[in-house]
Amino acid sequence: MRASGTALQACTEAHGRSASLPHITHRVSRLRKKLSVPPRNGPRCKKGHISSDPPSLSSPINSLPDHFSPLFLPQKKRSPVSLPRGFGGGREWKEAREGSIEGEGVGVSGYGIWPMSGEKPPVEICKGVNGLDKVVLREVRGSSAEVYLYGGHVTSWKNDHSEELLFLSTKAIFKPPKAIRGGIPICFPQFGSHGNLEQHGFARNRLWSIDTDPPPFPTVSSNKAFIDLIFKPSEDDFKIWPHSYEFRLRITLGPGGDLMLTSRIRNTDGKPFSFTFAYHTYFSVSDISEVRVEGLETLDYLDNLKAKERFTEQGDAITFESEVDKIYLGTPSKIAILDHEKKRTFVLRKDGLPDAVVWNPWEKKAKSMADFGDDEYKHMLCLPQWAAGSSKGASRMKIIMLYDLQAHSFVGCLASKLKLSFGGKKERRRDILYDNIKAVFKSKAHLLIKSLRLNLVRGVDGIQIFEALTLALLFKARNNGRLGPGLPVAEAAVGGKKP
Ligand SMILES: O=P(O)(O)OC[C@H]1O[C@H](O)[C@H](O)[C@@H](O)[C@@H]1O
Repeated sequence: MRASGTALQACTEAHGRSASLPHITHRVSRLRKKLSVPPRNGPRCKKGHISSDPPSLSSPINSLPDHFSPLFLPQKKRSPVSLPRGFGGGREWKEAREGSIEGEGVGVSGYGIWPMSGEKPPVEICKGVNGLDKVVLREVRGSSAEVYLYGGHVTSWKNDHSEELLFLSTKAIFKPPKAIRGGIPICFPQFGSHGNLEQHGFARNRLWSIDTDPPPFPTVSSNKAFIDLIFKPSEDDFKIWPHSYEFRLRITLGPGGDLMLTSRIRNTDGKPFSFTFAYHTYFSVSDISEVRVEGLETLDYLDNLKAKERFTEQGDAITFESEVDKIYLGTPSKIAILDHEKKRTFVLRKDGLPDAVVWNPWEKKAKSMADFGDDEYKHMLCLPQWAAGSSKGASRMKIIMLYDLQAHSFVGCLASKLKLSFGGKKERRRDILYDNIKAVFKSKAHLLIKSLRLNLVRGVDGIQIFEALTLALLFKARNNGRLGPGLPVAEAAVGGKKP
């Protein structure tokens, strides 16, 4: 809840004035409304549905904003029918499913008990592109995900405004043996070229099945939309890679619209083997040059574009202006992708996946890829999380991805657009503006300008008007080492007049 607290605080302290309690309460409730967060106290807990299944990771997600919390899922009337393992969406779904399995077209549709009022079912099996089987997961608030059995591949993840959060190429080829370009390919038993197998292994271009009898999970997912998939190697696969195993993948859409993938690999003949694995996640971004990645700064990386030479990352956060293909080593369990343009932040939490790749092919390579549009590199960022594992028994790798429409990261971030006018020479104007804004931030001690862009927008009476786009991050206050509250970029600074 800390991140949300920071955002609320940032908002309540906006415009640099102290606020009275009723004033703050009013603004907090306005912000809560905007974020679709039910009001605090009383009815919230009573009306809400308390999940018995809080996501469990080595680092708990208790610092997530309120609106990710499963506490606020509206209560639905449930029918006491049990659901076979392997399907999520609530117990009542079994009856709906059994009542309506079809041979062709929509394989499973909500009928019978679910839906109650024309609602679509939380788990639906249907046909996708080229007649390939796909599973659609839906959450009551409107978020959804789509998973192809071909590759066990998540191809779509939408928030409750139906905005797509994953990148999928318009030229993606949905035809074996080509892997689908975009979404979340599963790379196994080899990631990249770290071995003798084909690039990224073969699991991404094999047909997976629905696992109707998965071994129990440590946590129960009965209240979420989820699907269990399984991949077992064929005899031909065994010839390429002579190891016996079962690869199980659970894909869960949480009540807050968060997407969670859990992979479990079980050695089935006891002979140990090693593998590499990745969730090769393609995120959809508005404009790659406006995107920053936080959490990887100062880490060591191997540069795939320089024969895997080892370097140390410099600077505050990762930004993009050319092709990048780096393997970051020993990454933290939490990485954030800030999409400044869309005012959207992805937060990625992972477990059992120590390393992360950052890949964007940029213009030249994009043109050389048959299943990738020439300009599509501008709208995607690939951030595979990967691990090298050995399987004497079982391995488990998990990611949770969250999105936040407010432009704040786990550190906290403020973005602002100002229009300011200045006389004088062009370069000097830029300098003055920058210095002035910087001074305002510096004086607040806990704010740091992360980027500043100036665009000439129009001239009035010979005075040039600049639009200043600023992005500031909160950072640890010097005096006590704690996160400081946010302050506005403010009608900021400089005494420039707003047009
Ligand atoms: O074209 P693919 O086999 O799907 O690989 C796409 C990309 O995946 C990874 O991120 C690698 O680091 C890149 O070197 C590679 O180009």
